[in-house]
Amino acid sequence: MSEGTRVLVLNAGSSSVKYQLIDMLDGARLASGLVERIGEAGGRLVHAPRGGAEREAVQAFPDHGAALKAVAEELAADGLGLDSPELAAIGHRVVHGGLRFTEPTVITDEVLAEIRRLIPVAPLHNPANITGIEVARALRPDLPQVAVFDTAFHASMPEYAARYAIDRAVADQHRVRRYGFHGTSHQYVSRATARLLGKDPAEVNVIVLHLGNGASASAVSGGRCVDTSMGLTPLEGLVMGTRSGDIDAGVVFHLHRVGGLSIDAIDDLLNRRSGLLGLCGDNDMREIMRRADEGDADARLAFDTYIHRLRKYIGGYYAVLGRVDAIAFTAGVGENAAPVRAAAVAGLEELGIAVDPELNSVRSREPRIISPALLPSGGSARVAVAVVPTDEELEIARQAFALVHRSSEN
Ligand SMILES: Nc1ncnc2c1ncn2[C@@H]1O[C@H](COP(=O)(O)OP(=O)(O)O)[C@@H](O)[C@H]1O
Ligand SMILES: CC(=O)OP(=O)(O)O
Ligand SMILES: [Mg+2]
Repeated sequence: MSEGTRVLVLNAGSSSVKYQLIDMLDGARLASGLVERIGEAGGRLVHAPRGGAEREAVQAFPDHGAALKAVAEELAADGLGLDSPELAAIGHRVVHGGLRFTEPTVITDEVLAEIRRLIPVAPLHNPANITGIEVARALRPDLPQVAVFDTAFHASMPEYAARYAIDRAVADQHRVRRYGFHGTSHQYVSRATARLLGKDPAEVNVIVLHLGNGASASAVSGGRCVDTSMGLTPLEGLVMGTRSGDIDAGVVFHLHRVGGLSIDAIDDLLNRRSGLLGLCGDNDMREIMRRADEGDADARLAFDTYIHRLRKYIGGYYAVLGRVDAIAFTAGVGENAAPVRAAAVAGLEELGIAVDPELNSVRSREPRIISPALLPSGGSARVAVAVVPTDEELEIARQAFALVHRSSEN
């Protein structure tokens, strides 16, 4: 058992790797960074050591293996290499944990094989997570590698929220049910929101809107997830950067039988060429808002479709929870796009929901409330609307560190 107090967290996405090295004694970020556009011609690595100047390398990273080797070299250059005895564990974000993994788990060959078996239900994510694990294990075979699953937090959903209304025997045979994703973020943000309100997570009902490249909503009651918008795969629910979100399954039959598209072509269409990208040719919300402001009709439609879906989930989860104490916006779009937040709750004063335009326009990395104390009508704003930056890496580090310590005590 290592005496180390540091955890390296790897969050490997489909074309990027985010990482942080955290000292668990005081939560200090010793280094953090990002490799993006892996597999493309113009890749980029940004590495930020604590207290030092940010370093950038613009070069091609042919695959995740090459990206992770470059990350290891950057860390070593700061004297924070993977060979450090101070490392206690490497924590990995793993997107799909299926039915089996509902807790942080030390990765063995057998665990890795199960994560591999789940690739068909997380085709954009689990392969990248697996590469991250393999590279890290090769570099430090002696160190505990811990998987923290996106699906875990949602395992508490009641059966009626997790079920699809299809033949039960078929569903059970193929483990077809709603798993939900971004759980580490929903868990972290729902707790941080309770703290922001000065309350115990056990007392509050929160709607969390995680709006990044992938996007999902969750209804959290007393610290437990009771519903979430993603399903068997990270395709269901909100309109995303390149994913359609909710769609009539009949569309798949129609495109296959009448449109002549293969199942693989439809998979590619709905996962990689739909969502905002499919509607207007851009998947970056900054670009879409800029184009819409200039009067571009396609960008406006993409924005409006995105907002309409978001509003349906806010209304739906209001009904699911019965009483809502807070709505928390998080991830790239949720933390940064004030117009998205304003449009998502516009006209909901009857439900006790509003944002204050001035508070909404403040730019900050701190969790903050953006609803007014009083509604324009004079009634009370019963629901706090908040911006709560997510920190999946810190949450993964905490869970990984807690697990290796528990294991060492037994
Ligand atoms: N200032 C901003 N305004 C609007 N959207 C932004 C801004 N900054 C980032 N985003 C959006 O955030 C998205 C990425 O969010 P992020 O949570 O980092 O995603 P992921 O973790 O899925 O890669 C980008 O696609 C971009 O559209
Ligand atoms: C599960 C998921 O959609 O993750 P991301 O937002 O990182 O693509
Ligand atoms: Mg993310």
